[in-house]
Amino acid sequence: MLQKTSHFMKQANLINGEWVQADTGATIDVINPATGLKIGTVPKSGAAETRRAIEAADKAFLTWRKTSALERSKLLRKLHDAIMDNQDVLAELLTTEQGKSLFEARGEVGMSAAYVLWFAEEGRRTYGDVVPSPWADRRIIVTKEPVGVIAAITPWNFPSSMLARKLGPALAAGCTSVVKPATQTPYSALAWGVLAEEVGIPKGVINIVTGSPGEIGDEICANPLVKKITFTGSTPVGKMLIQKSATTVKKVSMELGGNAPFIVFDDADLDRAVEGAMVAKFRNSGQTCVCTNRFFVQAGIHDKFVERLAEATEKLKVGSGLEEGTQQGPLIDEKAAQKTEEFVADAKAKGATVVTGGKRHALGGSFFEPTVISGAKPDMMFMKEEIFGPVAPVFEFKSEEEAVRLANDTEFGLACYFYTGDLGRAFRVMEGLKYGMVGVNEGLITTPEAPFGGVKESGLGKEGGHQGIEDYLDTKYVCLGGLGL
Ligand SMILES: NC(=O)C1=CN([C@@H]2O[C@H](COP(=O)(O)OP(=O)(O)OC[C@H]3O[C@@H](n4cnc5c(N)ncnc54)[C@H](OP(=O)(O)O)[C@@H]3O)[C@@H](O)[C@H]2O)C=CC1
Ligand SMILES: O=C(O)CCCC(=O)O
Repeated sequence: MLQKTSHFMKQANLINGEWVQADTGATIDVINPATGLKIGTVPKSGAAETRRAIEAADKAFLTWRKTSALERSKLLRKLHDAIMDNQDVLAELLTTEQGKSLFEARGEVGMSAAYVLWFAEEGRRTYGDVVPSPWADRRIIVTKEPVGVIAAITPWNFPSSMLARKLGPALAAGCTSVVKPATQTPYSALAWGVLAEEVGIPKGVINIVTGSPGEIGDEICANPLVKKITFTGSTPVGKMLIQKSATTVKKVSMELGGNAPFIVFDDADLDRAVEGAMVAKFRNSGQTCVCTNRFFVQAGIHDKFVERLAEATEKLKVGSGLEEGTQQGPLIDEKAAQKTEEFVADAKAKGATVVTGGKRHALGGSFFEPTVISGAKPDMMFMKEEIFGPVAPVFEFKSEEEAVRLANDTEFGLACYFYTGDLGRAFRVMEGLKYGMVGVNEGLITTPEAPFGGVKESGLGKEGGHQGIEDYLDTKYVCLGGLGL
């Protein structure tokens, strides 16, 4: 395993083009969640290393911002090709540190490359405006400029594609970067450093620092050289970063928690709804911010849906992500497995029925049985809290109005899904749901071409689509006078 991936498996920070250890020499172990065994270490860095990385990015910005959009686009295209040329090895590395199946890891690496390609193209279209002037002797010109140094803090559930959604637009726009990957999955991000070097992205444009999240985060928030923070992770940490970065008034993009509803109306195509439910719930063993947290199923189709969902769930193959054919890997760690147990225990204590699964998997460790629960009620934990595990709670509802009300009864507003065969209902419900993304008769909606992001406490800003590059640009208004105008 290490043999095959060692070229990409860097166990060091990348600062100003040098692979370096923490100043103290301290390291953190990285564990394979499927085996509990150590894969390697990464530096336990703090404020000083982060400051140097920020300064390197700031220096590199002076020249990187002057490269043409076309030059940057060509480099990003090369990066895309390098990612795809190494898709299998990068997927293996991702699975080893994260746990997801190789099938999903290959998909994530492919998605990372797709984001890079998308932004390679979008970077060439960051148009400004020439605005009709109210003055005969002056002209109004509006330009777009890179914001400067950006800091990207990424989570463990998508260690590669979350970085792609941030570095793709940042680099395309002409920004330079400091990356702080999740401590549990640092190697996919560090591999980006290797790939970037190989394709010729200049030193200092991408800097990567691993270590103490509090110290690194505090330096990022306090340092005035950092102009923007882009974060994917939990809502509490996102809120804290917003507060702390207010002292230096930074731009922020926040992709935070979700509590996705999945509504199935009586008039839905049942086969399609079950197929969509499986992907919307069990992708990455339920550890996706857009994973269904609550199924709401109308009374007339409820029992049939539960039966079919349970049948499909029982067929899922649980195992090490590295074994071909595995569909469900382990949860990221013991804490995640305990939290999942808590959701099930809470539901059982409040009268729900475990239709299938409901406990740790016989494989041990953090493996959890894919679970379906019926008789879910609003007083149960999963009504309000993100499960982030393979548990599908099913609520029964009677009317369209009740379904929309229950679906919206959360402070989150990331993704939601609903299934219906009625066009009028499709519009009514789509308009009634307070979410940033809606899947109508679709359970998998992520793609680089579309703006991914939430409303309410699920976040700020969009990643992907033509909107995804805007947050990395400042708008400048130029009023041009004199010159014989
Ligand atoms: N929206 C999403 O996609 C995600 C949602 N979550 C939700 O959050 C729950 C907890 O997951 P968890 O991994 O703890 O999420 P966190 O929000 O703690 O982690 C996300 C990233 O933030 C970093 N971080 C943590 N604390 C700080 C800080 N003080 N300053 C700067 N950066 C910080 C983490 O670093 P480090 O790894 O070093 O702690 C990691 O890189 C999950 O169960 C899930 O419900 C989690 C991940 C992604
Ligand atoms: O969980 C996340 O934070 C992002 C999900 C990305 C995807 O849908 O592929």
